Amino acid sequence: MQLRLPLVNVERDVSGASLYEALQGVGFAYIVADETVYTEAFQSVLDAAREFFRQLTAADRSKLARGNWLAPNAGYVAVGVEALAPESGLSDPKEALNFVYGARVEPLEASLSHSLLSAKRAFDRVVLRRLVPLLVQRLGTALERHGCGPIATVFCRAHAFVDLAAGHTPEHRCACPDLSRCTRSEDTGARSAAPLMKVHEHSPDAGARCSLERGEMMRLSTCQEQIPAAPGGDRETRTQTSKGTVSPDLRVCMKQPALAGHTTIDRGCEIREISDSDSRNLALDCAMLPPGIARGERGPPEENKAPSVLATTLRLLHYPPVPLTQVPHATCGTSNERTSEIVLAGAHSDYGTFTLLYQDEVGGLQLKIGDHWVDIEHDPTRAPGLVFNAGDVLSIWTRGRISSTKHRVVARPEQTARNDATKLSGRPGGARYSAERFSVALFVHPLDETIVDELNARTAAQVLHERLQRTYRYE
Ligand SMILES: O=C(O)CCC(=O)C(=O)O
Ligand SMILES: [Fe+2]
Repeated sequence: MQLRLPLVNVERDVSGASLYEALQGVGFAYIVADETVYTEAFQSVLDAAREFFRQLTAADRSKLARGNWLAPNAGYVAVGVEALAPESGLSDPKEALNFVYGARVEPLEASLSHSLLSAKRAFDRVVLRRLVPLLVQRLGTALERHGCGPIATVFCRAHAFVDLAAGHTPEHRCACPDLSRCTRSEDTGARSAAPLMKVHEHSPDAGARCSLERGEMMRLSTCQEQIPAAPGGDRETRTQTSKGTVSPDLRVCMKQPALAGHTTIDRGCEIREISDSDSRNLALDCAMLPPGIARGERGPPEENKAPSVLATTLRLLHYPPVPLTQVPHATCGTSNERTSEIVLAGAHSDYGTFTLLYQDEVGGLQLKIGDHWVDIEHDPTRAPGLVFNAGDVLSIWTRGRISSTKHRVVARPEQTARNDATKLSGRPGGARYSAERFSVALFVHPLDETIVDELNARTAAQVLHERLQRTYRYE
Protein backbone atom coordinates (compact mmCIF):
# COMPACT_ATOMS: atom_id res chain seq x y z
CA MET A 1 0.00 0.00 0.00
CA GLN A 2 1.21 3.48 -0.82
CA LEU A 3 0.17 6.72 0.77
CA ARG A 4 -0.80 9.51 -1.62
CA LEU A 5 0.19 12.80 -0.12
CA PRO A 6 -1.95 15.85 -0.80
CA LEU A 7 -0.56 18.32 -3.32
CA VAL A 8 -0.32 21.97 -2.44
CA ASN A 9 0.39 24.65 -4.99
CA VAL A 10 2.20 27.08 -2.79
CA GLU A 11 2.03 29.96 -5.24
CA ARG A 12 -1.75 29.82 -5.60
CA ASP A 13 -2.45 29.06 -1.97
CA VAL A 14 -2.31 32.69 -0.94
CA SER A 15 -4.32 32.21 2.25
CA GLY A 16 -2.37 29.16 3.32
CA ALA A 17 -5.68 27.27 3.54
CA SER A 18 -4.60 24.39 1.28
CA LEU A 19 -1.33 23.92 3.08
CA TYR A 20 -2.98 24.01 6.48
CA GLU A 21 -5.66 21.60 5.31
CA ALA A 22 -3.12 19.25 3.75
CA LEU A 23 -1.15 19.10 6.96
CA GLN A 24 -4.13 18.13 9.07
CA GLY A 25 -3.63 14.45 8.35
CA VAL A 26 -0.10 13.21 8.77
CA GLY A 27 1.70 16.53 8.52
CA PHE A 28 3.20 15.61 5.15
CA ALA A 29 2.34 17.11 1.75
CA TYR A 30 3.87 17.49 -1.67
CA ILE A 31 4.68 21.06 -2.56
CA VAL A 32 4.13 22.01 -6.16
CA ALA A 33 4.40 25.36 -7.87
CA ASP A 34 3.70 26.78 -11.30
CA GLU A 35 7.32 27.69 -11.49
CA THR A 36 9.88 24.97 -11.68
CA VAL A 37 12.65 26.99 -10.04
CA TYR A 38 12.22 25.40 -6.64
CA THR A 39 12.54 21.80 -7.74
CA GLU A 40 15.31 22.77 -10.14
CA ALA A 41 17.24 24.29 -7.25
CA PHE A 42 16.84 21.07 -5.24
CA GLN A 43 17.74 18.95 -8.27
CA SER A 44 20.95 20.94 -8.85
CA VAL A 45 22.00 20.43 -5.24
CA LEU A 46 21.16 16.74 -5.55
CA ASP A 47 23.28 16.45 -8.73
CA ALA A 48 26.13 18.24 -6.97
CA ALA A 49 25.69 15.91 -3.97
CA ARG A 50 26.09 12.88 -6.23
CA GLU A 51 29.35 14.27 -7.54
CA PHE A 52 30.49 15.29 -4.05
CA PHE A 53 29.96 11.90 -2.40
CA ARG A 54 31.32 9.93 -5.32
CA GLN A 55 34.53 11.92 -5.35
CA LEU A 56 35.00 12.16 -1.61
CA THR A 57 38.43 11.03 -0.43
CA ALA A 58 39.49 9.91 3.05
CA ALA A 59 41.37 13.21 3.38
CA ASP A 60 38.22 15.19 2.53
CA ARG A 61 36.30 13.23 5.12
CA SER A 62 38.55 14.24 7.96
CA LYS A 63 39.09 17.77 6.69
CA LEU A 64 35.38 18.47 6.37
CA ALA A 65 34.24 16.57 9.47
CA ARG A 66 31.38 17.84 11.59
CA GLY A 67 32.76 19.36 14.77
CA ASN A 68 35.54 21.26 13.02
CA TRP A 69 33.45 24.30 12.25
CA LEU A 70 31.99 27.33 13.95
CA ALA A 71 28.47 26.03 13.67
CA PRO A 72 28.56 22.82 15.71
CA ASN A 73 26.29 20.93 13.35
CA ALA A 74 28.05 21.93 10.13
CA GLY A 75 30.29 19.62 8.14
CA TYR A 76 30.66 16.06 6.95
CA VAL A 77 29.04 13.16 8.82
CA ALA A 78 30.44 9.70 8.06
CA VAL A 79 28.49 6.48 7.56
CA GLY A 80 27.31 5.05 10.89
CA VAL A 81 27.94 8.19 12.94
CA GLU A 82 24.36 9.34 13.18
CA ALA A 83 21.43 7.46 14.67
CA LEU A 84 18.04 9.01 14.00
CA ALA A 85 16.51 6.28 16.16
CA PRO A 86 19.08 5.91 18.97
CA GLU A 87 16.65 3.81 20.99
CA SER A 88 16.95 1.07 18.33
CA GLY A 89 20.65 0.73 19.10
CA LEU A 90 21.40 1.04 15.39
CA SER A 91 23.14 3.87 13.62
CA ASP A 92 22.20 4.95 10.12
CA PRO A 93 24.20 3.57 7.18
CA LYS A 94 24.35 6.95 5.46
CA GLU A 95 26.68 9.90 5.11
CA ALA A 96 25.84 13.59 4.97
CA LEU A 97 27.16 17.07 4.42
CA ASN A 98 25.53 19.73 6.61
CA PHE A 99 25.41 23.44 5.86
CA VAL A 100 24.15 25.51 8.76
CA TYR A 101 22.82 28.97 7.99
CA GLY A 102 23.39 30.70 11.29
CA ALA A 103 27.12 31.03 11.05
CA ARG A 104 29.57 31.77 8.36
CA VAL A 105 31.08 28.65 6.93
CA GLU A 106 33.51 30.08 4.41
CA PRO A 107 36.38 27.80 5.41
CA LEU A 108 34.11 24.80 4.96
CA GLU A 109 32.90 26.15 1.67
CA ALA A 110 36.43 26.86 0.54
CA SER A 111 37.04 23.11 0.47
CA LEU A 112 34.10 22.39 -1.80
CA SER A 113 33.82 22.25 -5.57
CA HIS A 114 32.69 25.16 -7.66
CA SER A 115 29.67 23.22 -8.92
CA LEU A 116 28.49 22.39 -5.42
CA LEU A 117 28.90 25.96 -4.25
CA SER A 118 27.11 27.46 -7.19
CA ALA A 119 24.24 24.98 -6.77
CA LYS A 120 24.07 25.96 -3.12
CA ARG A 121 24.08 29.67 -3.91
CA ALA A 122 21.20 29.24 -6.32
CA PHE A 123 19.42 27.14 -3.71
CA ASP A 124 19.85 29.86 -1.08
CA ARG A 125 18.52 32.48 -3.46
CA VAL A 126 15.51 30.52 -4.57
CA VAL A 127 14.59 28.21 -1.72
CA LEU A 128 15.91 29.84 1.43
CA ARG A 129 15.03 33.39 0.49
CA ARG A 130 11.90 32.82 -1.57
CA LEU A 131 10.21 29.52 -0.97
CA VAL A 132 10.80 29.31 2.77
CA PRO A 133 9.53 32.85 3.49
CA LEU A 134 6.56 32.08 1.26
CA LEU A 135 5.78 28.96 3.25
CA VAL A 136 6.27 30.78 6.53
CA GLN A 137 3.90 33.47 5.36
CA ARG A 138 1.31 30.96 4.18
CA LEU A 139 1.46 29.01 7.40
CA GLY A 140 1.43 32.15 9.52
CA THR A 141 -1.69 33.39 7.72
CA ALA A 142 -3.44 30.04 8.15
CA LEU A 143 -2.48 29.73 11.79
CA GLU A 144 -3.83 33.16 12.46
CA ARG A 145 -7.12 32.32 10.78
CA HIS A 146 -7.39 29.19 12.85
CA GLY A 147 -7.14 31.10 16.05
CA CYS A 148 -3.41 30.78 16.55
CA GLY A 149 -2.81 34.48 15.97
CA PRO A 150 -0.18 35.00 18.63
CA ILE A 151 1.54 31.84 17.63
CA ALA A 152 1.42 32.98 14.03
CA THR A 153 3.12 36.23 14.95
CA VAL A 154 5.88 34.51 16.78
CA PHE A 155 6.09 31.89 14.11
CA CYS A 156 6.81 34.42 11.42
CA ARG A 157 9.12 36.39 13.60
CA ALA A 158 11.04 33.32 14.62
CA HIS A 159 11.77 32.59 11.00
CA ALA A 160 12.86 36.03 10.03
CA PHE A 161 15.77 34.96 7.96
CA VAL A 162 16.32 38.35 6.46
CA ASP A 163 17.05 39.74 9.88
CA LEU A 164 19.55 37.05 10.40
CA ALA A 165 21.14 37.41 7.03
CA ALA A 166 21.39 41.11 7.69
CA GLY A 167 23.61 40.38 10.63
CA HIS A 168 21.19 41.22 13.38
CA THR A 169 22.57 39.31 16.29
CA PRO A 170 20.10 37.87 18.77
CA GLU A 171 20.65 40.93 20.93
CA HIS A 172 20.04 43.30 18.11
CA ARG A 173 17.16 41.72 16.31
CA CYS A 174 13.64 43.12 16.13
CA ALA A 175 11.81 43.42 19.37
CA CYS A 176 9.15 40.83 19.74
CA PRO A 177 5.51 41.55 20.22
CA ASP A 178 4.22 41.80 23.71
CA LEU A 179 2.55 38.45 24.04
CA SER A 180 1.37 38.83 27.56
CA ARG A 181 -2.14 39.38 26.26
CA CYS A 182 -2.06 36.31 24.08
CA THR A 183 -4.41 33.49 24.68
CA ARG A 184 -4.26 30.02 23.36
CA SER A 185 -6.59 29.40 20.51
CA GLU A 186 -8.55 26.71 22.25
CA ASP A 187 -8.92 28.82 25.33
CA THR A 188 -11.68 31.19 26.03
CA GLY A 189 -9.23 33.76 27.21
CA ALA A 190 -8.87 32.54 30.74
CA ARG A 191 -5.33 31.32 30.41
CA SER A 192 -2.59 33.30 28.82
CA ALA A 193 0.23 31.77 26.93
CA ALA A 194 3.73 32.44 28.06
CA PRO A 195 5.69 34.60 25.70
CA LEU A 196 7.36 32.39 23.15
CA MET A 197 10.30 34.58 22.55
CA LYS A 198 12.49 36.76 24.66
CA VAL A 199 12.38 40.48 24.13
CA HIS A 200 15.76 42.00 23.60
CA GLU A 201 16.95 45.46 24.27
CA HIS A 202 18.43 47.15 21.28
CA SER A 203 21.75 48.77 21.33
CA PRO A 204 21.73 52.01 19.41
CA ASP A 205 25.26 51.54 18.20
CA ALA A 206 24.85 48.09 16.78
CA GLY A 207 24.50 49.59 13.37
CA ALA A 208 23.20 46.47 11.75
CA ARG A 209 22.05 47.38 8.33
CA CYS A 210 20.96 45.47 5.41
CA SER A 211 20.72 47.08 2.10
CA LEU A 212 18.15 45.43 0.00
CA GLU A 213 18.09 45.97 -3.65
CA ARG A 214 14.89 44.92 -5.30
CA GLY A 215 13.12 41.91 -4.02
CA GLU A 216 10.90 40.44 -1.47
CA MET A 217 11.35 41.76 2.00
CA MET A 218 10.10 40.55 5.25
CA ARG A 219 9.71 43.33 7.70
CA LEU A 220 8.62 42.26 11.07
CA SER A 221 7.55 44.78 13.57
CA THR A 222 4.52 45.88 15.40
CA CYS A 223 4.63 49.32 13.95
CA GLN A 224 6.70 50.86 11.25
CA GLU A 225 7.27 54.40 10.37
CA GLN A 226 8.51 55.27 6.94
CA ILE A 227 11.00 58.00 6.53
CA PRO A 228 10.86 59.77 3.18
CA ALA A 229 13.88 59.33 1.02
CA ALA A 230 16.37 62.12 0.92
CA PRO A 231 16.75 63.37 -2.66
CA GLY A 232 18.63 60.68 -4.52
CA GLY A 233 19.16 58.74 -1.35
CA ASP A 234 17.80 55.70 0.35
CA ARG A 235 14.54 55.55 2.16
CA GLU A 236 14.55 54.16 5.59
CA THR A 237 11.99 52.21 7.46
CA ARG A 238 12.26 52.72 11.14
CA THR A 239 11.10 49.98 13.38
CA GLN A 240 9.16 50.71 16.46
CA THR A 241 8.67 48.12 19.12
CA SER A 242 5.39 47.33 20.76
CA LYS A 243 6.58 49.31 23.74
CA GLY A 244 7.06 52.33 21.56
CA THR A 245 10.81 52.43 21.55
CA VAL A 246 12.35 53.41 18.29
CA SER A 247 15.20 51.13 17.44
CA PRO A 248 17.61 52.96 15.22
CA ASP A 249 19.84 49.93 14.93
CA LEU A 250 17.11 48.04 13.20
CA ARG A 251 16.78 50.32 10.29
CA VAL A 252 16.47 48.60 7.07
CA CYS A 253 17.41 50.57 4.08
CA MET A 254 15.44 49.72 1.08
CA LYS A 255 16.61 51.18 -2.12
CA GLN A 256 14.18 52.45 -4.69
CA PRO A 257 12.20 51.13 -6.40
CA ALA A 258 11.62 48.40 -3.89
CA LEU A 259 9.70 50.69 -1.63
CA ALA A 260 7.36 52.00 -4.24
CA GLY A 261 4.06 51.79 -2.52
CA HIS A 262 4.37 48.25 -1.35
CA THR A 263 5.92 48.27 2.02
CA THR A 264 3.45 49.75 4.40
CA ILE A 265 3.28 47.08 6.95
CA ASP A 266 1.09 47.97 9.78
CA ARG A 267 1.26 45.10 12.16
CA GLY A 268 3.50 42.35 13.29
CA CYS A 269 4.50 39.43 11.27
CA GLU A 270 3.44 40.52 7.89
CA ILE A 271 5.58 39.43 5.04
CA ARG A 272 5.08 41.17 1.79
CA GLU A 273 6.47 40.39 -1.54
CA ILE A 274 7.38 43.63 -3.10
CA SER A 275 6.76 42.25 -6.50
CA ASP A 276 6.95 38.79 -7.81
CA SER A 277 9.30 39.49 -10.64
CA ASP A 278 11.49 41.72 -8.55
CA SER A 279 11.76 39.08 -5.92
CA ARG A 280 13.74 36.97 -8.32
CA ASN A 281 16.51 39.48 -8.10
CA LEU A 282 16.83 39.60 -4.39
CA ALA A 283 20.22 40.88 -3.54
CA LEU A 284 21.23 41.20 0.02
CA ASP A 285 24.29 43.03 1.02
CA CYS A 286 24.81 41.44 4.34
CA ALA A 287 28.26 42.05 5.54
CA MET A 288 27.70 42.30 9.23
CA LEU A 289 27.74 39.23 11.33
CA PRO A 290 28.98 39.22 14.89
CA PRO A 291 32.78 39.36 14.81
CA GLY A 292 33.32 35.82 16.12
CA ILE A 293 31.02 34.37 13.56
CA ALA A 294 32.04 36.63 10.72
CA ARG A 295 35.63 35.57 11.09
CA GLY A 296 34.62 32.05 10.26
CA GLU A 297 38.01 30.63 11.03
CA ARG A 298 38.86 27.29 12.40
CA GLY A 299 40.25 28.43 15.67
CA PRO A 300 40.96 26.58 18.88
CA PRO A 301 38.14 24.19 19.85
CA GLU A 302 36.34 26.54 22.26
CA GLU A 303 36.10 29.19 19.60
CA ASN A 304 34.84 26.66 17.11
CA LYS A 305 31.94 25.90 19.34
CA ALA A 306 30.52 29.41 19.16
CA PRO A 307 26.79 28.91 18.92
CA SER A 308 25.07 29.68 15.70
CA VAL A 309 22.03 31.89 15.83
CA LEU A 310 19.95 29.94 13.37
CA ALA A 311 20.08 26.18 13.16
CA THR A 312 18.34 25.97 9.80
CA THR A 313 20.37 23.38 7.97
CA LEU A 314 20.73 22.13 4.44
CA ARG A 315 21.73 18.47 4.34
CA LEU A 316 23.05 16.52 1.41
CA LEU A 317 22.39 12.86 2.13
CA HIS A 318 23.90 9.76 0.60
CA TYR A 319 22.77 6.24 1.33
CA PRO A 320 25.35 3.88 -0.18
CA PRO A 321 24.07 0.67 -1.79
CA VAL A 322 23.51 -2.16 0.65
CA PRO A 323 25.67 -5.16 -0.29
CA LEU A 324 23.79 -8.42 -0.63
CA THR A 325 26.14 -9.96 1.89
CA GLN A 326 24.78 -7.67 4.58
CA VAL A 327 21.19 -8.60 4.00
CA PRO A 328 19.63 -11.19 6.27
CA HIS A 329 18.03 -13.94 4.21
CA ALA A 330 14.54 -13.03 5.36
CA THR A 331 14.88 -9.57 3.86
CA CYS A 332 15.36 -10.84 0.29
CA GLY A 333 12.42 -11.68 -1.88
CA THR A 334 9.22 -9.90 -2.68
CA SER A 335 7.72 -7.43 -0.28
CA ASN A 336 5.17 -10.04 0.79
CA GLU A 337 7.92 -12.46 1.71
CA ARG A 338 10.01 -9.86 3.46
CA THR A 339 9.96 -10.11 7.20
CA SER A 340 12.32 -7.28 7.94
CA GLU A 341 13.48 -4.12 6.24
CA ILE A 342 16.91 -2.65 5.89
CA VAL A 343 16.59 0.71 7.58
CA LEU A 344 18.76 3.47 6.12
CA ALA A 345 17.47 6.30 8.32
CA GLY A 346 15.92 5.28 11.64
CA ALA A 347 12.39 6.16 12.73
CA HIS A 348 12.17 9.75 13.91
CA SER A 349 10.19 12.93 13.71
CA ASP A 350 12.03 16.03 12.55
CA TYR A 351 13.37 18.38 15.19
CA GLY A 352 12.64 21.79 13.70
CA THR A 353 9.60 23.65 12.40
CA PHE A 354 9.34 22.06 9.00
CA THR A 355 11.43 20.23 6.48
CA LEU A 356 11.60 20.38 2.71
CA LEU A 357 12.78 17.07 1.35
CA TYR A 358 13.76 16.11 -2.16
CA GLN A 359 14.48 12.46 -2.88
CA ASP A 360 16.00 10.97 -5.99
CA GLU A 361 14.10 8.40 -8.05
CA VAL A 362 14.98 5.52 -5.69
CA GLY A 363 12.46 6.53 -3.02
CA GLY A 364 12.17 4.59 0.22
CA LEU A 365 10.56 7.13 2.53
CA GLN A 366 7.95 5.62 4.86
CA LEU A 367 5.53 7.10 7.38
CA LYS A 368 4.35 5.48 10.55
CA ILE A 369 0.58 5.36 10.50
CA GLY A 370 -0.71 3.69 13.62
CA ASP A 371 1.44 0.60 14.02
CA HIS A 372 2.30 0.31 10.35
CA TRP A 373 4.99 1.65 8.12
CA VAL A 374 3.51 2.94 4.89
CA ASP A 375 5.42 3.85 1.71
CA ILE A 376 4.92 7.35 0.43
CA GLU A 377 3.89 7.45 -3.17
CA HIS A 378 6.90 8.64 -5.09
CA ASP A 379 5.78 9.38 -8.60
CA PRO A 380 7.60 12.29 -10.18
CA THR A 381 4.96 12.49 -12.93
CA ARG A 382 2.31 13.44 -10.39
CA ALA A 383 4.38 15.52 -8.02
CA PRO A 384 7.85 16.77 -8.67
CA GLY A 385 9.07 15.26 -5.49
CA LEU A 386 9.30 18.12 -3.02
CA VAL A 387 7.96 16.89 0.28
CA PHE A 388 6.94 19.30 3.04
CA ASN A 389 6.74 17.80 6.48
CA ALA A 390 5.97 19.32 9.83
CA GLY A 391 8.60 19.09 12.53
CA ASP A 392 8.18 18.89 16.28
CA VAL A 393 8.24 22.65 16.78
CA LEU A 394 5.27 23.20 14.46
CA SER A 395 3.46 20.39 16.17
CA ILE A 396 4.08 21.88 19.61
CA TRP A 397 3.08 25.35 18.49
CA THR A 398 -0.18 24.15 16.99
CA ARG A 399 -0.89 22.07 20.09
CA GLY A 400 -0.74 18.95 17.97
CA ARG A 401 -3.23 20.07 15.33
CA ILE A 402 -0.44 19.54 12.87
CA SER A 403 1.48 16.41 13.66
CA SER A 404 5.14 15.70 13.17
CA THR A 405 4.70 12.13 12.06
CA LYS A 406 7.46 9.58 12.51
CA HIS A 407 9.16 8.56 9.32
CA ARG A 408 12.17 6.56 8.17
CA VAL A 409 13.99 5.51 5.03
CA VAL A 410 14.28 1.89 4.00
CA ALA A 411 16.39 0.29 1.28
CA ARG A 412 14.53 -0.45 -1.92
CA PRO A 413 15.57 -3.80 -3.38
CA GLU A 414 17.01 -3.37 -6.85
CA GLN A 415 15.00 -5.33 -9.37
CA THR A 416 18.05 -6.94 -10.95
CA ALA A 417 19.71 -7.72 -7.66
CA ARG A 418 16.64 -9.50 -6.47
CA ASN A 419 16.12 -11.48 -9.63
CA ASP A 420 19.65 -12.46 -10.41
CA ALA A 421 22.19 -11.58 -7.82
CA THR A 422 24.89 -13.75 -9.34
CA LYS A 423 25.03 -11.66 -12.52
CA LEU A 424 25.97 -8.68 -10.44
CA SER A 425 28.89 -10.15 -8.64
CA GLY A 426 31.22 -8.65 -11.26
CA ARG A 427 30.06 -5.15 -10.29
CA PRO A 428 32.58 -3.08 -8.30
CA GLY A 429 31.80 -3.74 -4.66
CA GLY A 430 30.07 -7.00 -5.46
CA ALA A 431 26.39 -7.89 -5.64
CA ARG A 432 24.09 -5.39 -4.04
CA TYR A 433 20.67 -5.54 -2.57
CA SER A 434 19.68 -1.94 -3.08
CA ALA A 435 20.58 0.97 -5.30
CA GLU A 436 22.43 3.90 -3.79
CA ARG A 437 20.16 6.74 -2.85
CA PHE A 438 20.57 10.51 -2.58
CA SER A 439 18.34 13.11 -1.02
CA VAL A 440 18.49 16.77 -0.09
CA ALA A 441 16.73 18.10 3.01
CA LEU A 442 16.32 21.62 4.28
CA PHE A 443 15.51 21.61 7.99
CA VAL A 444 13.89 24.89 8.90
CA HIS A 445 14.33 25.90 12.52
CA PRO A 446 13.22 28.91 14.52
CA LEU A 447 15.84 31.40 15.56
CA ASP A 448 17.92 30.02 18.38
CA GLU A 449 16.52 32.09 21.22
CA THR A 450 12.88 31.31 20.43
CA ILE A 451 11.21 29.57 23.33
CA VAL A 452 9.82 26.35 21.93
CA ASP A 453 9.16 24.50 25.14
CA GLU A 454 6.97 26.86 27.08
CA LEU A 455 6.61 24.69 30.14
CA ASN A 456 10.31 24.55 30.78
CA ALA A 457 11.14 27.82 29.06
CA ARG A 458 13.66 26.13 26.86
CA THR A 459 14.92 27.74 23.73
CA ALA A 460 15.09 26.26 20.25
CA ALA A 461 18.87 26.08 20.62
CA GLN A 462 18.68 24.11 23.86
CA VAL A 463 16.07 21.67 22.61
CA LEU A 464 17.94 21.08 19.37
CA HIS A 465 21.23 20.64 21.18
CA GLU A 466 19.73 17.83 23.24
CA ARG A 467 18.29 16.11 20.20
CA LEU A 468 21.57 16.34 18.35
CA GLN A 469 23.48 14.98 21.33
CA ARG A 470 21.34 11.86 21.20
CA THR A 471 21.51 11.61 17.43
CA TYR A 472 25.29 11.80 17.29
CA ARG A 473 26.13 9.56 20.18
CA TYR A 474 28.02 7.22 17.84
CA GLU A 475 30.54 9.92 17.04
O1 LIG B 1 16.58 11.02 3.11
C1 LIG B 1 15.37 11.12 3.26
O2 LIG B 1 14.59 10.94 2.32
C2 LIG B 1 14.75 11.48 4.59
C3 LIG B 1 15.74 11.75 5.65
C4 LIG B 1 15.11 12.25 6.89
O3 LIG B 1 13.96 12.04 7.17
C5 LIG B 1 15.90 13.08 7.79
O4 LIG B 1 17.13 13.16 7.61
O5 LIG B 1 15.31 13.68 8.72
FE1 LIG C 1 13.30 13.31 8.81
